[in-house]
Parts: sequence; structure tokens; C-alpha cells
Amino acid sequence: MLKVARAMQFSGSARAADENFDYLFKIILIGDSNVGKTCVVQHFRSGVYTETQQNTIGVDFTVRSLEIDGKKVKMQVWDTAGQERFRTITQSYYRSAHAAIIAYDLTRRSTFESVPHWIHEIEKYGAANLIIMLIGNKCDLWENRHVLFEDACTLAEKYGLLAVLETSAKESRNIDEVFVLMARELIARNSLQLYGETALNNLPLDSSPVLVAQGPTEKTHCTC
Ligand SMILES: Nc1nc2c(ncn2[C@@H]2O[C@H](COP(=O)(O)OP(=O)(O)OP(=O)(O)O)[C@@H](O)[C@H]2O)c(=O)[nH]1
Ligand SMILES: [Mg+2]
Repeated sequence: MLKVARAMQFSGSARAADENFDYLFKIILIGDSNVGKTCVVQHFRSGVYTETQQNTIGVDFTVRSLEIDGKKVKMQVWDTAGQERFRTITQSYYRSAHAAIIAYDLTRRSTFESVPHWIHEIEKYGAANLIIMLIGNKCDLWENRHVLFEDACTLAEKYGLLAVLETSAKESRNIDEVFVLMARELIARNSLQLYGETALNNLPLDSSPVLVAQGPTEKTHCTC
């Protein structure tokens, strides 16, 4: 049953809490400071938006279970600090992630222009062929938009990203969709991988699953 757990690292307490699932995926959330990463994760976990946030220090950890096609999928989300001074800490978390979500603030062009830098970080510090999704947060502020959705799609195509979604933690737009889409893609790739448990059983405990299948690269459009 525990298809991915064998290939992931746990702290002792996380292991105890995560006994009951079919899949466990670790997602790293990165992007410039103040784009809303923590608000997105908090909304995903609790459905609540909290206006005032402290800047994240280092990395925060959240877990939520999803039910997808009758399977229990645990999503471990690592919410990283966007501030430059924490970069060496956050870089150490890329290695064991199964997928990455890069967030930008669609009202601040500079945060979108940083996206290639974040992709480069993933290429440098993450596992090969990590699934990457792009989210343009704060789409409730559409009147102050400085990044066109079309520009984000062009960038996503250029770098072979899974999808682009525009989100709003404040107005509950597309938050669950981001994680469900990512979970479905990870399940699809794992189902195609290495013909089942045998190969997974042979992986060392601290390595990430090897995802050998190329998945679809459909784009999901914002409903904003
Ligand atoms: N209008 C609007 N504001 C948002 C949204 N999401 C986050 N914010 C605001 O953006 C600011 C930054 O949010 P955080 O979630 O702390 O940003 P972060 O990306 O985690 O920042 P770091 O932890 O420094 O990397 C806060 O004032 C939030 O209230 C959103 O969807 N819409
Ligand atoms: Mg944060």
C-alpha cells in the first residue's frame, strides 16, 4: 500500500502520523518573499485566509490528506522562506521533494521575472525531472495585474512546466485545484513507474522515487 513512503525521509513524529495512506508526496513551495506562499499553504490546510502574515523563517511544514479516485493521498507541503538570507537553508530541502510549486505575485512583475531563477535553483539542488507547477497568486487584485496569464503560459511552455494556475488565497480561488492537479500528476507518473513495488523496495530510504514516465503537460486556466 505505502507506495511512496518507502522512498521518503521522515522525522519520527511524522512517521507516526502518516501510517494510513496510499501515496505520500512531498511538495516544495518556493518563490520571492511576500508573494503569498504561506497564505496559500494555510488556505490549503484549513480553508482559512489570514491577512497578516509573518515572513517565513527557514521552512514550515504542513500535511493534508486528499481523497483522489478512492485513494488516500498525503500531501506534505514545505513552505519555504522567500527572503534571500534563508536561501542556504531552503536549498537543502529541494533534494527530497517530488515536485515543486513556484509562486509569483501577479501584481509585482519582479516576482514573475524571478521565476527562471527559481527554476534554475530546482535544476541545481533538486532531483532530476522534478515536476514543476507555476502559480500566479493574488488574482483577486486583478485591477493591479502586472503579469498577463499569457506571459506565464509562454514561460511555462518554454521551461516545460506542468501547468500555470492563477490563485487567490484571499478569495479562495484555485488553491485546492493546485494541489489536486499536482497529486493526480504524481499518481499518474508513479503508476507508470518501474512496474510497481519491486523497484521501489530496492530504493534506499532517503532517496526520492524515480519518476520515469513523461506525463501530460496540459495548462489549466484561471477562472479569474
Ligand atoms: N490580496 C491578496 N493578498 C494576499 C494573498 N495571499 C497573500 N496575501 C498577502 O501577501 C502578503 C504576504 O503573504 P505571505 O503568505 O506571508 O508571503 P510569503 O510568500 O509566504 O512570504 P515569505 O514567507 O517571506 O517568503 C501578506 O500581507 C498576505 O496577507 C492573496 O491571495 N490576495
Ligand atoms: Mg511565508
